[in-house]
Amino acid sequence: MTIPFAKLFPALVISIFTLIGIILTAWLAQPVEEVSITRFFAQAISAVVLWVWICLLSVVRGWKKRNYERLFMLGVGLFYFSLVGGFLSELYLFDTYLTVFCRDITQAVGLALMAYGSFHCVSRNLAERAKLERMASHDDLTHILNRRAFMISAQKQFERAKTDHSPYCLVLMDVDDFKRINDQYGHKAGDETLSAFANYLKNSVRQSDIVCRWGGDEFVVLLANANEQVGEEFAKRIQAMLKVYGGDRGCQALTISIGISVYHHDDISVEDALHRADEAMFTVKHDHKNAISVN
Ligand SMILES: Nc1nc2c(ncn2[C@@H]2O[C@H](COP(=O)(O)OP(=O)(O)OP(=O)(O)O)[C@@H](O)[C@H]2O)c(=O)[nH]1
Repeated sequence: MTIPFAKLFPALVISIFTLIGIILTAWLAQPVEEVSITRFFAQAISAVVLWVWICLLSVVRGWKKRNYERLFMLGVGLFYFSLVGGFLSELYLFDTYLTVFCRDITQAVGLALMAYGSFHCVSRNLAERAKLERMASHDDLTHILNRRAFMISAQKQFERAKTDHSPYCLVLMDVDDFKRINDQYGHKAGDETLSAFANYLKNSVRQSDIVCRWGGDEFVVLLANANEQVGEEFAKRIQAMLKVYGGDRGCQALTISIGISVYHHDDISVEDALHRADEAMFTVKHDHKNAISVN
């Protein structure tokens, strides 16, 4: 990850001027007043440069949308202002009330704004990151796992099955003549059918199973700890549900072809099991569709 120079610049300015202040303080080793003046100038100059830089960024980049960053920077600015106020009060230039306002109140408000701004920046970044991760692993339309994420989870399950000698089933499903649904009822109705089907699949499996939209009108489910019988029962349930769903919407002939492969100890990776499920489905599609085949 590269951090743009613009983001580092304010921190750089603060560090450089603070460092200059510290060096001058140590080098001069003058009475308190002169030491304070040196530090005051170092801090004041850095605060001014920092503020000019923030204003420039606000104008040039239109920071209007990034309010939390602005609040954080405002907090930094106030904090610096409080330091300057502190030095001025050390020089007895301020009376008590002015000191309280310029040093203590601005420091408290500055720290509060920094805490509030940084908290929101971090939570917003975390939320955005979670959203991006979800978008990368889930299908836009149906909100179930996409092919890439499925392969990662399924491969883990495959390796677990290899060590535990526990069976699993891969159920590959393809809605029959889905093009007709789109042509007859419109693409929107087609989308709704796919979403409803995915939703039903999600609600018909256990937590340990993995449901994925393989692409288009094709779906795959990995049933963990399931033998051939469990796989077939699941497939029959899905077929029955789709028939009812189609009937309810007046498209009687909504059917599905299903290919099942059961875990085999000769499989080297999950792709082997998928390949067998695909072969099984190919047989069904080229036979009479609306059936289940196990490979
Ligand atoms: N509405 C909608 N349609 C889609 C989507 N993705 C793919 N399709 C359509 O789904 C259809 C899939 O076609 P195929 O699976 O090749 O063929 P089919 O009509 O289902 O016929 P068979 O598979 O041979 O039974 C195509 O017409 C695609 O346009 C989608 O996200 N929404």
